[in-house]
Formats: sequence, structure tokens, C-alpha cells
Amino acid sequence: MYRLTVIKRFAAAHRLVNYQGQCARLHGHTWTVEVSVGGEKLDSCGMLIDFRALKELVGKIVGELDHSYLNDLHPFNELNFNPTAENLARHIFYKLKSLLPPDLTMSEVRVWESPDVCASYREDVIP
Ligand SMILES: Nc1nc2c(c(=O)[nH]1)N=C([C@H](O)[C@H](O)COP(=O)(O)OP(=O)(O)OP(=O)(O)O)CN2
Ligand SMILES: [Zn+2]
Repeated sequence: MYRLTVIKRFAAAHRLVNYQGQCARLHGHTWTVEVSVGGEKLDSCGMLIDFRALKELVGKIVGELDHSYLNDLHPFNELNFNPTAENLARHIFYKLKSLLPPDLTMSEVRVWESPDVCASYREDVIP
């Protein structure tokens, strides 16, 4: 199985609802989004998917979040869906899954809020 990873960054503002502490106040981050996809079959060029094509797909999703107030955007404007790193990772995972060519699978999305902290989401397969 091959696995590719691409990284994109976006800047946005958010606040955490039902949170006791400073992060309940409006503030911003430059988030780093690390996306990994997998697959078995390489094309005639020896690629699972061109990094450029993958970066374009991830860029489309991340572009919708860039320079926004995340709490106002779907699905974070819904009750109990705070724009945490965990929920961002899940949101990006399923958005990208819907855009991927059928022979590729989503492995993992990691969202870094700063160089020190990150959350990841993946669909674990039960053996
Ligand atoms: N599990 C999570 N915990 C926290 C999240 C999150 O998304 N998932 N988010 C926050 C806030 O967004 C906050 O802005 C980041 O918190 P923190 O790392 O404490 O922020 P600092 O950059 O100020 O860190 P320092 O090390 O204190 O400088 C909180 N928790
Ligand atoms: Zn924050």
C-alpha cells in the first residue's frame, strides 16, 4: 500500500463555545493541515496521484476556511460542533473523501493548531 501526505496551511479566527478559559474569547491561529491518502495502484508515471492534484483538492477545502470566522461556517455553526482541531480534522477528512478518485482511500487528517499541538482523525478499520 502506498501512502502520500500533503500539507496546507490556513489562517482563521474562532472561539470555543462552552469552554472555560481564554479560548472562549475570539482569537486566531494559522492551522497546518496534514492529509494522508492511500492506495495500491500506481499510474503509468509511477504515481498514486500527482502531489499537485492532491494539493489542489486539499487547497479547495482549506480555501473555504481561510481568512474566515470558523464559528459562522457550516458545520461549525451547528450546536455542539465547536471549531476545535478535532472537529476540523473530521470535517476536512469527509470533505476530501467525497472528492477523491475512487481508487484512493483517506488515511488520516492531522490538524496542527500550533507547532506543539495537533489532533488527527481517521476511520479505524475493525479487524
Ligand atoms: N483538544 C483540544 N484542546 C484545545 C483546542 C482544541 O482544538 N482541541 N483548542 C484550544 C484553543 O483553540 C487554544 O487557542 C489553543 O490552546 P493552547 O494550546 O493552550 O494555546 P496557546 O497557543 O496559548 O498555548 P500556550 O502553550 O499556552 O502558549 C484549546 N484546547
Ligand atoms: Zn484556538
